[in-house]
Amino acid sequence: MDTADLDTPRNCERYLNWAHAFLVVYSVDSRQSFQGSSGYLELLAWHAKETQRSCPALLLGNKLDMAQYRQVTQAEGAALAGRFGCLFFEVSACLDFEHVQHVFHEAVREARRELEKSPLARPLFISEERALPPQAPLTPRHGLTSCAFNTLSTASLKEMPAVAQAKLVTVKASRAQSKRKAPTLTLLKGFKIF
Ligand SMILES: Nc1nc2c(ncn2[C@@H]2O[C@H](COP(=O)(O)OP(=O)(O)OP(=O)(O)O)[C@@H](O)[C@H]2O)c(=O)[nH]1
Repeated sequence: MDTADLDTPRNCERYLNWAHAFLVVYSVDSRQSFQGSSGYLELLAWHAKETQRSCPALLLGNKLDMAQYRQVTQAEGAALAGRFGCLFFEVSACLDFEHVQHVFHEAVREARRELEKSPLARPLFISEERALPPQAPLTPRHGLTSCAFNTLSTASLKEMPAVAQAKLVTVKASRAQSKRKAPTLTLLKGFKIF
């Protein structure tokens, strides 16, 4: 999240409930920003405990190109990250795009790992039509599952596959429609349905 905040978290509720991962960034040349980042990590830990929903956080020391003006050592950054169990990187947003890109990929991987731990939170895709077996009602955690069930009740729902396995599938909206040879809807398997 880009909170556009000063060094303390304020009005973060919507980000906390919406995001799947957090990048907490300080500047290696600013101790004040480092202290602020610790406040954000504490807030994330508190929120995870309150909601029983843990989201990965990554701690980033930015402005590595300003290392000659360093106020925060790499060891301090690593120690803070270790306290909160998050990954830690030092980067330079202005000089090293590839490293920043790597960090974002790590954030996505972490978020996916976290989602895989809680199957009900996984995005769903729709496969061929099939009667749904009787099952206990799902408790949607972010509205996604309820949306899919309400709008396409006869379709069979599966967990989203890994991106590498993504392929095209055909979706028919209902049995009646398929008998009438109504136009079918083609979706990219793995597409997240909101
Ligand atoms: N030297 C250097 N400067 C950077 C780097 N990344 C950002 N800056 C500078 O730091 C300042 C703040 O950058 P922002 O991206 O606006 O940081 P922010 O924390 O999102 O700031 P707000 O938008 O006010 O919340 C800008 O002047 C950037 O040019 C970096 O890697 N190296």
